[in-house]
Amino acid sequence: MPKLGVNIDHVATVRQARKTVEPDPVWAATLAELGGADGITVHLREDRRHIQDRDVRVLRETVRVKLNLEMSVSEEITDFALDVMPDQCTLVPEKREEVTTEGGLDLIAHRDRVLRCVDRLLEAGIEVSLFIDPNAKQIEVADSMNVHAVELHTGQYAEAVDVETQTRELDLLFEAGEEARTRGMLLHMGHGLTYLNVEPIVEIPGVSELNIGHSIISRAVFVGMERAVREMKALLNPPLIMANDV
Ligand SMILES: CC(=O)[C@@H](O)[C@H](O)COP(=O)(O)O
Ligand SMILES: NCC(=O)COP(=O)(O)O
Repeated sequence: MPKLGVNIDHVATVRQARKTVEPDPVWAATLAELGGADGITVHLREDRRHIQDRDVRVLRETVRVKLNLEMSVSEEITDFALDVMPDQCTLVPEKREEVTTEGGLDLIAHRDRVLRCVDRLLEAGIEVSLFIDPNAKQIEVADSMNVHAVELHTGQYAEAVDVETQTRELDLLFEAGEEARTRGMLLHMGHGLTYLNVEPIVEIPGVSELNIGHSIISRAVFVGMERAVREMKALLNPPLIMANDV
């Protein structure tokens, strides 16, 4: 059974919409752990649109399960990671204007830059995972970098608009998963996974970690809505205290 890394970025997205202190992703991490999360994932973007440096530092002190920092191959963020020392760093591509991560890291085009970053993290004793598309050539380059894991980008599978495309994308994930496993790398997957599309992914042999964020945070908003409204109503209409109650 794969482990579940819960990505809490979008708790911070709501907080940053008002630049206030709530909701705090640190609380979200604690509750996710109580719910059985095997890991907490955060993506410290270069533009700091959601997760902030403070969040990662506090999470390093409070998270008891695996702390996975998703990060771009930037020197500034690598320095930060080496200072905070998460259990795992997952290197991802990043574009300022994108709404969310649009594809895997191209290890062929950016080999030297990625390798410099990987080497610094490995030397410090941090586990390294590379977020890549399900492609044998990318996996071969990842293997040559001695990383612990690859995280296969499931976005194309998740966004497929018809069954044919979805089946083709799933086949690619099965094939790439086999390639990574036979090379001895840990197999992680993530992006765009939901309550409706995750089950076929769990069937992929050897998949050891799934990172899921947006769908879990979206559901959490609704499963908590009724109680949140009831609690506010209770403040607006406090129960009457009868004379003989006191
Ligand atoms: C690497 C990956 O697939 C993502 O989870 C990524 O961290 C998404 O970034 P946002 O949280 O900004 O959408
Ligand atoms: N690496 C994938 C991840 O952390 C979560 O992605 P998503 O579920 O928010 O799309």
